[in-house]
Amino acid sequence: MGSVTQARPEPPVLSMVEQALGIDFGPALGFHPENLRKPVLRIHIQLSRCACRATIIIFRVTDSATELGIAEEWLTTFCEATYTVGSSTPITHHHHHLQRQVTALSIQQALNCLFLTVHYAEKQGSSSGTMPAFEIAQTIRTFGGKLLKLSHKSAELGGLETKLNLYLPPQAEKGKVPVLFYLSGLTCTGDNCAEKGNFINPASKEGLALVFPDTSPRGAGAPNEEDSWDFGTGAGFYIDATSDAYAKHYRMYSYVTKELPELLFKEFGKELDESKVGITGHSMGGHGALTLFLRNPGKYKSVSAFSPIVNPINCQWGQKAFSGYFGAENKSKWSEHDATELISSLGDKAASLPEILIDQGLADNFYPDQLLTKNFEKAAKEAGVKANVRYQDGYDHSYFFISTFAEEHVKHHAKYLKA
Ligand SMILES: N[C@@H](CCC(=O)N[C@@H](CS)C(=O)NCC(=O)O)C(=O)O
Repeated sequence: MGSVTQARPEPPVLSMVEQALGIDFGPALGFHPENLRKPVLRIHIQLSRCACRATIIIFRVTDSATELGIAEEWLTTFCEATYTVGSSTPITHHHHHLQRQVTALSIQQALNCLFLTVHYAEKQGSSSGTMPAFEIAQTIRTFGGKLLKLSHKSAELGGLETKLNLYLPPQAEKGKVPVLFYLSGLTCTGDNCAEKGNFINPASKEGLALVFPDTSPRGAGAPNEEDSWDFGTGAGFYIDATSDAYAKHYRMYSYVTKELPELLFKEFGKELDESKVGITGHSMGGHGALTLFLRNPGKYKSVSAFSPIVNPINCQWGQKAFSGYFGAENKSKWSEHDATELISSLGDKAASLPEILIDQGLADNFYPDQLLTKNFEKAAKEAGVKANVRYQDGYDHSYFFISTFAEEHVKHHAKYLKA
């Protein structure tokens, strides 16, 4: 891009930056040839999330070819995510689908670093003058796609900040892909399954995006929320609390079914297909997946669960949670969030549901008293719902179990979501 002056050495990475950004750095912008004498540069790019400024930092180091490789990888990710490769100035910056136009470039030298600051503003006529819905703390290249570590303030969770992970498979670079929500269990965050659930590899092959939300609001300051691991923080149970002390923040049901998908489909409208959504989860998250699916016929095109709490009104975990969030006496509300109760009251809708896939380890300590899998299996059979409940010999409640069968679950969802 642009003219290259003879006086300036031309390290390959620098030309890549120029090409990607559509800038000719040239001496005019303050790059002095003596600053760039080393043929290998390590490039480190940071985008600050404030509305009007992105900073690109170029480090000059005496480095090896390996480092150059890292730089190139980094740069590729960055360009794909944010810039139109090969465009000429003014640079159009695609960041979270907000189109912005570069208004100024400035450069400073400090020690052996060159700081290139790109100032940009909302493009005129841009669809959104508002801030992006999500902060992106990290974009991690994995299995050919990207894992985005997102956070945002949630209205449903009483204005608290909440974090989540979003995996975009490579196919999302070319068009919309189906989306699978994974709800995690007690004590978890959106990280557990993203890191060790073994969902990303098969989702990358099948072309499914994955959403890993948190399991509860954090920092609500509600009574007893930090006292035990099966209630409060990390134990939101995917309900909207009605008890006074929890009603403001403990609204994971509305957060997962409404607020979060609305924000995601708006912000990632080019990548995510709103009409093809599936849901799965583990333990408390398996309860979440089944109840959200059964309470919203047609919303989720596919469903599965790992060791789900299928009948919370009849186990200690569920009774403790529902007493706190709904009140001990509010039993009709309890039943509205119990998969076994819900499946029994489906009526005509039962026959048209997709098959429900459930895996349950037989060496799972929680299976006999808390999970009550057989209750759901029996109710599903009586209701005429197709449920494939598989009992896995020797498997426990952990992510070793989940990761073993993750690929089969992803394929189960892909069958419906890509039909
Ligand atoms: N902390 C509990 C166990 C809680 C537990 O097993 N949580 C499951 C979900 S119900 C989990 O996925 N834990 C996080 C992990 O294994 O990464 C205990 O000490 O017994």
